[in-house]
Amino acid sequence: MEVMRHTSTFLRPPTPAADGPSLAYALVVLNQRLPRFAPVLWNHAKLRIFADGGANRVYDGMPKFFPEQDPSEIRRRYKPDIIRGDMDSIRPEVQEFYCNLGVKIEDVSYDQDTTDLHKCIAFICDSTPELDKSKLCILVAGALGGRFDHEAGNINVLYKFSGTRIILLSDDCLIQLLPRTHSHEIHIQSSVQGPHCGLIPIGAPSASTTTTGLQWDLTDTGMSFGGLISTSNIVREERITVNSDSDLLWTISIKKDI
Ligand SMILES: Nc1ncnc2c1ncn2[C@@H]1O[C@H](COP(=O)(O)OP(=O)(O)OP(=O)(O)O)[C@@H](O)[C@H]1O
Ligand SMILES: Cc1ncc(C[n+]2csc(CCO)c2C)c(N)n1
Repeated sequence: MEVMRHTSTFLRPPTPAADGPSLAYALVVLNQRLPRFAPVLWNHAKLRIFADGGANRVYDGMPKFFPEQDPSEIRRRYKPDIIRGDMDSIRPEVQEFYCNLGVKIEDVSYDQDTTDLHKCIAFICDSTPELDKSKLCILVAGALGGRFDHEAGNINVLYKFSGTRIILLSDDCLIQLLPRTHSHEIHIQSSVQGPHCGLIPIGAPSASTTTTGLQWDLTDTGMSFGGLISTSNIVREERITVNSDSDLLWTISIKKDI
């Protein structure tokens, strides 16, 4: 089975050597408090999208990371490529500010069956040539730690777009899908993440999962809700491997001091 490799170099300031030619990042900002490392994510991204009320969060929150600088200068610096959603949460003055900067604002409120995050991911996938899809990685800021229906909707997007690398982020942790179609090698950036981690069979039970590099490794172990799921596990090695017959969510804590 083909190996899929994962690293979280996007949590550290970009250096030409670290990102290399391997992945092209896009950033989606949701309507939740900006993670403290949002400027670092921004600098990694080649495409930046605000999901509806996510625009308010950047407008209000980015200047607070740079208290010595002029807020409107910061707002102009952190200008998105597009704002997309059903536009019922973006404040009128925020919409006007970005509109005056020439930002495209796309009202897709005719669709009340998919979330704003779904609409943003669909936009990124549609605008990425097929050839570049395997190199695309979408970072989603503010996806966790709020309303549970929104969190579940955000996780569902990982499953709906399971062929695309998508990483949900909060201040405290990240979540990504490990598709059963691959075996997985996760490289831990121990200066910015860990040691707490989990492997969660949220979409369907797993009859057999095998890992290496964890304190409580699984060896051809079954996992299901109502039975065993791996929470409060600890990364023990720099390289973790995961093989499973089922799609799993991988989650790892993010260090408080980054
Ligand atoms: N409390 C939250 N927790 C997690 N994700 C959130 C939360 N609030 C918003 N989001 C994410 O940000 C996106 C944009 O948020 P926004 O508030 O603009 O959506 P919305 O469609 O107006 O939500 P609703 O009408 O259900 O309150 C949502 O699609 C969701 O992915
Ligand atoms: C069964 C079902 N439940 C909820 C909604 C509502 N809904 C889901 S996504 C969305 C857009 C939010 O920006 C809205 C309103 C629906 N359509 N179908």
